[in-house]
Formats: sequence, structure tokens, C-alpha cells
Amino acid sequence: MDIRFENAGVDYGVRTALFPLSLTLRERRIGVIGLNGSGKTTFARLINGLIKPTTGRISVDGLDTVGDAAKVLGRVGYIFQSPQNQIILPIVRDDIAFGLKARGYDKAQIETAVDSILDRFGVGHLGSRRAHELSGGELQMAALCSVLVTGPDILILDEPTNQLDLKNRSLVQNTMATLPENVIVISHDLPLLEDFDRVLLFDQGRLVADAPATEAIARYKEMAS
Ligand SMILES: Nc1ncnc2c1ncn2[C@@H]1O[C@H](COP(=O)(O)OP(=O)(O)OP(=O)(O)O)[C@@H](O)[C@H]1O
Repeated sequence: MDIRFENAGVDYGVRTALFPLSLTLRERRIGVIGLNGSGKTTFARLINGLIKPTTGRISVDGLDTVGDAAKVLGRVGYIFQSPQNQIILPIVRDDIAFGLKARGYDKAQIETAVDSILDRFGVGHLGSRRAHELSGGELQMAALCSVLVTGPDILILDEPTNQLDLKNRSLVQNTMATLPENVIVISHDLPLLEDFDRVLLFDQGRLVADAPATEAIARYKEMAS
């Protein structure tokens, strides 16, 4: 993985959500922390092209997030903070299958892949459920399945544990530790990021620490106290 920010920033009118920054991300597990409204989601959405930079550019493995937007979207999976925005089809199983259909898988391949991802997360019982009837945590697990089934190289998770019970939180934590994909996680759940390779701390739209997890988390605690 090679994600490059070259003097990239985002303004909304007179409000700056992210001041221009330059950095290269290559680590396998990257955490993003900071107070509410500090620019974390803006930073993460720039990576898969959901938000376009007002200044500068961002590239993912050499692909420009604006010029090569479709390719970048195929390579970077994004799990939203509110999973209800993620699941678009009424039945969970159909939603998970959706991304595979778009990629040209045949029916048998789709069935196998959907069963396998549901089994991997121990949520086979959710497959036939209606998405709008699921609890927040169940929806989050379904969203994880829908994105991971398409095999992205890079996975961005925005607050992946905020609605999970202890059991599912452990499951997500263990999954992140063993996933072959590169993972970028925005979280207020600091213990989740403790053994990450690199943690970025944002404050009022500025990157104020870029360090190993222990150091960045300590700085954040100091800042927030
Ligand atoms: N579409 C928008 N229009 C105007 N301002 C926006 C927009 N999106 C975000 N902002 C502002 O940009 C700033 C950064 O927002 P962002 O969502 O990146 O913060 P965050 O660190 O992810 O916050 P949280 O922890 O609360 O999710 C905030 O002040 C927010 O109000």
C-alpha cells in the first residue's frame, strides 16, 4: 500500500475541515484519532475519493483519487460510521451479493462467497434478515461482510466498534489483527488501536501527531484532559 497526500486539504466555504498536509502511508495498521469535528472522517474519505480535495492531490498506489476515482473505489473499501447508510438492499444476503454481481461473479460463486463471509464472522443467521430490522451492532457486522466480500486491498473503518457488544468488539478487533488487507481505523475506542503500527492525531483540522500508537494516544489523552 502506498497512499500519498501531497499538500491536500479540504475547505467548506470559509470553514477549513482539513488544513493542507503531505504524508505517505505504508503501514499495515493505521489509526486515526482526535476530538469530535477534528477532521478524521474528512481525512479518511479523501483516501477513497468520497471527498475531493480543495487543494493538492491524493493518490492510492499511484492512482489519483479524482482522476482514477472508479479504480480507487474498487481498491479501497469504506465502512461508514452509520452502517444503515451502507446497506442498500432490503435483505442482508442480497446486499452482500450485490458487489459481487457487479463484479461479474456467477450465481454459484456468489452463494459460496456470501456463505463464507457470513460464516467467517459467525453471523450466518443474519443472512436472511431484513436490514432495517437489525440492531445497530448486527447492521455493523453486515456492513463489514458486504465490504470485505469484494476483496478490497485497503479497508477504512469509521468507528467500527461504536455499536458493538463485547463479543462482537473482540471479533472485530481480532479480525483487524489477522486481515491480510491494509486497515485504516478511525476510532474513539483507544484500546482498539493500542498495537497499531502508526496513529495520526488530528486537532481542529490539523495533523498534530503522527507517531507509534502509544505515543500518539498519550498525546491525545494529554490534549483532551
Ligand atoms: N459537508 C460539510 N459541510 C460543512 N462542514 C463540514 C462538512 N463535513 C464536515 N464539516 C466540518 O468539518 C469539520 C471536520 O469534520 P469531520 O467529520 O472530518 O470530523 P471528525 O473528526 O470525523 O468528527 P467526529 O469524531 O465527530 O466524527 C467539522 O467542523 C465539520 O463540522
